[in-house]
Amino acid sequence: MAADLRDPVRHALDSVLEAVRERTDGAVASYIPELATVEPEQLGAALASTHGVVHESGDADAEFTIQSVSKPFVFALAVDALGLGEVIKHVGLEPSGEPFNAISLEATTGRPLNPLINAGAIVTTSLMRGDTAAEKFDAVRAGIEKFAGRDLQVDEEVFSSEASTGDRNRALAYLTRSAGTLGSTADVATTAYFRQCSLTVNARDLAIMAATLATGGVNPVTDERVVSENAARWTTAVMTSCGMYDASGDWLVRVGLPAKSGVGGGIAAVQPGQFGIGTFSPRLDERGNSVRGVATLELLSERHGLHMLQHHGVPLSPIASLEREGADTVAVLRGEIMFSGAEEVLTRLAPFVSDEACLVLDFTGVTRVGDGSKRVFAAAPELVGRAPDGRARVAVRDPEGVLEFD
Ligand SMILES: NC(=O)CC[C@H](N)C(=O)O
Repeated sequence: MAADLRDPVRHALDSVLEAVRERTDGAVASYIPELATVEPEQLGAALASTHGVVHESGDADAEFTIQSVSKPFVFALAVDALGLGEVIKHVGLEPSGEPFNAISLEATTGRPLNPLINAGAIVTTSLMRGDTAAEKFDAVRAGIEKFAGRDLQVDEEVFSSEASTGDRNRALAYLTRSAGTLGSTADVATTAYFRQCSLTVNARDLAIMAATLATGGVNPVTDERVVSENAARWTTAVMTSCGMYDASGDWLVRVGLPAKSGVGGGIAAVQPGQFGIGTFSPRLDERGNSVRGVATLELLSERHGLHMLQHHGVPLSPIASLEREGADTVAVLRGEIMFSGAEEVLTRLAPFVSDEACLVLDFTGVTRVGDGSKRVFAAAPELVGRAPDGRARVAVRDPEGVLEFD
């Protein structure tokens, strides 16, 4: 068989899984009795790129219940449908520093502190479209299926097990209901929430779901837009501050990938603009995060420099060359120009602006200009005005329209 260039990525995943396989500490969740019956040795990981290729390793196809990994995706659906302003009337955006099932309600407003602890997730689910639990769950399921790019089933055993032992979650629902932040009755919200947590997925699904956030809301495998770019960014931000519960601060320093864990053993992690990773291994640490999943992401991040705040060095200058065209100076620009690139172009070229000649900004070789930078460039010719003889001091050459807004 011909060598496959995709193998090095799979090899990186294989090698990390081999390294973390020796971790046999932790225990499968048992507070939901049905979860205690899973095979604890399972271990899988998948990485989905923002161009839609999925690399898998180990038990990447093994199914498990999504549990709390569903929470950020339902938050994304809620803010996409209702807007951030409406959703935050019901649930806050502050890390709680407390366990997932804590009674963390803001003293003054009664809002749960954030949408990724149970109280906040139950409220978020209650805001979904529909009146009944079935309608709300249908909206949740349809949305999560778009994130995963395939149909998903409910594990009915886990659902019944969770529903019959879910009194703490019911208590959270009643508390938020009495505080006026729940969007439905307690029963509707918890029934929809228990079904949401019982949806079955695999590590591959979680990778694609996370990659959908990484691309700004478009599923890179199906090419379908699932949520708006704003909704994807807000969600990734909440995952950064609250995704790993009371381990979120430690996680941000060590791993540096916005992520969400679930007591089914799954973790979904996002590297904005680059990829999503899904991991699965059922044994959990005392905070309810998969032991080997955490170890996998830690090692991957460390070996391959995946921390979102990793310093990649100062980017290549966007000014490729300066050329003369008669009396005029043409600045040949290149690559992707984000805010700091725009700042560099305008600052370094400022001395070339004069009454005698025109400074031409040539965007022909530029592949992309960030929206924020477009505004900076668009203002330039007008800000510098015209020379006394009426000639433009600065002109823009943009045959591909990279400065246009979508
Ligand atoms: N951390 C989790 O995955 C918790 C989800 C679980 N369904 C619960 O509500 O208890």
